[in-house]
Amino acid sequence: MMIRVAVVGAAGRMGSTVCQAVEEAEGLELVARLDVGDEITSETLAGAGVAVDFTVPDVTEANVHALVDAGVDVVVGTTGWTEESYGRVREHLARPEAAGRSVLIAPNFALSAVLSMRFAALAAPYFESVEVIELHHPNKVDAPSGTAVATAKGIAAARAEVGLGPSPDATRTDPDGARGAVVDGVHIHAVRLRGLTAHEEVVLGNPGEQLTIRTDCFDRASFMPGVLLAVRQVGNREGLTIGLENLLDL
Ligand SMILES: NC(=O)C1=CN([C@@H]2O[C@H](COP(=O)(O)OP(=O)(O)OC[C@H]3O[C@@H](n4cnc5c(N)ncnc54)[C@H](OP(=O)(O)O)[C@@H]3O)[C@@H](O)[C@H]2O)C=CC1
Ligand SMILES: O=C(O)C1=N[C@H](C(=O)O)C[C@H](O)C1
Repeated sequence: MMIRVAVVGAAGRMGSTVCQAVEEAEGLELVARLDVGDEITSETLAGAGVAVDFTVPDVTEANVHALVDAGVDVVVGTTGWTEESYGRVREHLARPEAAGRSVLIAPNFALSAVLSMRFAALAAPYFESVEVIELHHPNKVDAPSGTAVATAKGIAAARAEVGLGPSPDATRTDPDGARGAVVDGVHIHAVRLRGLTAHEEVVLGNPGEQLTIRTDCFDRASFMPGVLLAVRQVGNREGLTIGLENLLDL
């Protein structure tokens, strides 16, 4: 059966790539391209069954609520989500008028990044020290990246499970924040550099050894198989799903 797809943020770097991928995909039909200034209603969604949101962190949550109200399932790649905003979406999906609707939010749709997050969580209990370095194109509006935040949370949860405390760090003075952001006790460093697309390194250290886990997305084509998989499967799930790994049985 044909899945009719709307893309929100369709003029953006990711949105335009998703439009092209949907147009070229078997069994999918692109029926609406919405961007800034377009209202989200069942009319503007033009009969879509699934909407894909790649917009900006400031607006994505409001878009998701409007899309659910308009009666479509939603796939979200936009970053900026928090436990609180996830909670509000869960609450919305539990209302009777949203029965049968589902939302999938993933900080990263690239297989290399999803595996890299998994490998980092697997390795985390075995190393004294760990830090995350994310590297992106300079047009990115948010830091740290959503992927880095998810990576740090996964690492922190894995360390906590085996009773590991914080990574050793004797820093006493850091007036300019040189030690980076700290998410659940894990330091994240953000690089913005012309020429880059989306990259992340997790460095784990023990006395005398280091493990580096690195993912490099050189092209936005890397995200498309994951986005298309989510578009095809979101309707088979219930409520809110966070992370592409849930569709990959990782
Ligand atoms: N999950 C994943 O695998 C990936 C996630 N991302 C994330 O996706 C998001 C988008 O990234 P990217 O495509 O590079 O960003 P862009 O800035 O290129 O695209 C965002 C688009 O959304 C538009 N927009 C802004 N506000 C609204 C609104 N209210 N309604 C509809 N459209 C709106 C923007 O318009 P205007 O420019 O006029 O404001 C722009 O066209 C980011 O959060 C990024 O981190 C990126 C890559 C992969
Ligand atoms: O803005 C980007 O480009 C990307 N954003 C996502 C993030 O913040 O993690 C995913 C990927 O890193 C590319």
